[in-house]
Amino acid sequence: MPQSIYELKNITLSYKKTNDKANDNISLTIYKGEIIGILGPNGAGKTTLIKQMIGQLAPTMGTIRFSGQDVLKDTKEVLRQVAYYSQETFALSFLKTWEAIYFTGRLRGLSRTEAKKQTDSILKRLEMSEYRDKLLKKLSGGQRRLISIGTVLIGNAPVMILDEPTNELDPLKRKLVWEIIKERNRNGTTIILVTHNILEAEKVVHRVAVIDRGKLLAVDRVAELKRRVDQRMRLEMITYNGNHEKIQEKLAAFGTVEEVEETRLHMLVEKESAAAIIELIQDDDLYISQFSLIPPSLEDVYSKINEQEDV
Ligand SMILES: Nc1ncnc2c1ncn2[C@@H]1O[C@H](COP(=O)(O)OP(=O)(O)OP(=O)(O)O)[C@@H](O)[C@H]1O
Repeated sequence: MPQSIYELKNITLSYKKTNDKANDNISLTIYKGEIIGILGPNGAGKTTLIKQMIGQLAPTMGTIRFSGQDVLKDTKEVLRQVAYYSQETFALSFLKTWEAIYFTGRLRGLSRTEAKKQTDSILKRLEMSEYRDKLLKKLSGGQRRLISIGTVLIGNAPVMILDEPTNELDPLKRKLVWEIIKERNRNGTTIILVTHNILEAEKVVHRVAVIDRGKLLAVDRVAELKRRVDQRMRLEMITYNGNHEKIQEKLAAFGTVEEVEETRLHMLVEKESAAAIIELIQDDDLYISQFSLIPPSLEDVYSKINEQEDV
C-alpha cells in the first residue's frame, strides 16, 4: 500500500470579494514518491489549491494534512519539507544568480560548504554556470526561470511543488527541466506539478488530477485518462456558405456540432464513426470546403471528463 504524504479533505475556498468557490469540495490523496500532475484551464483553481497546501491560504472549509500534520498548524515544518516553485518571478532581482540559489539553501538549513557545493552542481546541471555572477535582473526571462528552478532544487526537499516549471523555456531547456524532474523523482522526491501542457506532462506524471471551475473532475493514471479520451477525435469543418442547422441535422446521430467561428465548426466524434461521418459531410448540399480529423486537445479532455464525471 503506498504511503500518503498529503491528505486533502473537502477543500473549499471562496475568495471574500467575489464569494465564488475557487475550490469546491476537493478531496485528494497524494502518495509518497509519485509525480502527480494538476491539470486545468486558466482560473480552474490550481494555484489556489497549491497555496493552501503550503499554508499560504486557509481553506474556507476542509482540512489538509501533510505527513499527518495539519498544514495550518505546522506550516513551518511543511515549508521545511516542501519546495515551491511559483509562477511569480523573483523579487530578489538584485542578487547574483549563484547567491539566489545559495541563500535559499542556507535558509533551508544547509551549511555554508554544503550550500556552496549544491549551488555549483545545480548551476552546472541547469547549464547556467557561465551566468553565476550575473545579476538576476540582467538575465532573460527564461534564464531567470531556470535559476528559480535551481532555488527549488537546493536542499533536496522531499516534496517539490512546481507551478508551470517550463513556462518561457525554449524546447531544449524544457527537455532539460523534465529530465531533472524525473531524476529527482527517481531519487524519491514526491513531485506535484501544475500545468496546462498535457502533452509534455503526460511523459513524466504517474497520475493526473483534473480540476475545472474549482471542482476535481477526475484523478487517474495517465494511461487510463488517455484511454477515456482517445476514443474520440475532433472533426473540424470549414464552410463558407453552409447552413449550420442542416449540417447539425445531418450529423445529429453522432453528436453536437459547435460553431467555433462563423465559418468554422467542430464536433467530437468517436473513432469508429469517423468514416461514416466523413462520407456524410462530403454531400455537396452542405458546402463543407475543408475538413480534418485531429487528435483530442486538452480542451477535449476537459469536455469529455466533464460529461462523464459528476464528482
Ligand atoms: N486573490 C484573489 N481574489 C479573488 N479571486 C481570486 C484571487 N486569486 C484567484 N482568484 C479567482 O479564483 C479562481 C481560481 O484561480 P487560480 O489562480 O487558483 O486558478 P489557476 O487554475 O491557477 O489558473 P491559471 O492556470 O490561470 O494560473 C479564479 O476565478 C480567480 O479569478
